[in-house]
Amino acid sequence: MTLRVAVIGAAGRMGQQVAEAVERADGLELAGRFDVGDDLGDLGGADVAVEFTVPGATLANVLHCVEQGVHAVVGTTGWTDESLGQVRAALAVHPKVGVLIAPNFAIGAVLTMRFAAQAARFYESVEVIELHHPDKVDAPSGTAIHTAEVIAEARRAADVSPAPDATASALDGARGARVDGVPVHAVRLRGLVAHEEVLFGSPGETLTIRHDSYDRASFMPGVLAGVRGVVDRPGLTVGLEEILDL
Ligand SMILES: NC(=O)C1=CN([C@@H]2O[C@H](COP(=O)(O)OP(=O)(O)OC[C@H]3O[C@@H](n4cnc5c(N)ncnc54)[C@H](OP(=O)(O)O)[C@@H]3O)[C@@H](O)[C@H]2O)C=CC1
Ligand SMILES: O=C(O)C1=N[C@H](C(=O)O)C[C@H](O)C1
Repeated sequence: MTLRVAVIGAAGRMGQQVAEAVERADGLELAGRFDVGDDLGDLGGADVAVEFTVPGATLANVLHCVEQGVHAVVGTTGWTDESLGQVRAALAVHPKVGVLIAPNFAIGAVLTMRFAAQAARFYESVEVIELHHPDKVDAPSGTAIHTAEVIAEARRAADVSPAPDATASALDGARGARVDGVPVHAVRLRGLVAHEEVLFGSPGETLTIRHDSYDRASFMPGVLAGVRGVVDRPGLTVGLEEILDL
């Protein structure tokens, strides 16, 4: 069966590549390209909508998809417990619809988060550095926030003490932002696409886990796996790892 796929945010950096990837993929057909100001309507009769827009627009777009009975694969950042709760409530009224929201569709980024969660309990210190192109509108990245959260959860579960830090005075921002107690630093640099380093330290050793997306092509296999997987997963799924069975 051919799946019809709409792209929301189709004029953007991710949306353009997703539309092309859908056109090239076996068993998928592009149902429509939608961008800012377009009426989403019935999403061109799509079975699945892929949504890569901006944090301020994504919730309304996803709720529209759910109300139309269209499954959604969402890469946009900015999700909170509250906005995820609104999606769950909408899905309760449309129980056959699936929504997949993933902070990162690159396999290496998903593995980085998994490996970081595994390593977290063994080290005293941990810091996360994310590095992106300077046109990115949010900081820190959704991936870095999720990475810090899974690390913090693993450290809590293992009763690890807060990381040592003797800093007595610092310029604003010098120690990064704290996400669930984990310092997260954001770099914006022309030439970069999307990169993340997770640094762990204990007496006498460090462990660095690094992932680099040099091209947005890195996200496409994950997005297509999400499109094919979401139709058989009613309800809300957060994270590509669920679809990849990791
Ligand atoms: N999960 C993942 O693997 C990845 C996630 N991302 C995330 O995806 C999002 C998009 O990234 P990127 O493609 O680089 O961003 P872009 O700014 O290049 O693209 C966003 C597009 O969405 C459009 N848009 C804005 N508002 C709406 C709306 N209400 N309805 C429809 N379209 C709208 C924008 O139009 P205009 O420019 O005119 O405002 C733009 O064309 C970001 O949140 C980013 O962090 C990015 C890469 C990978
Ligand atoms: O804006 C981007 O480019 C990216 N955004 C996502 C994020 O904020 O984590 C995913 C990836 O890092 C690329």
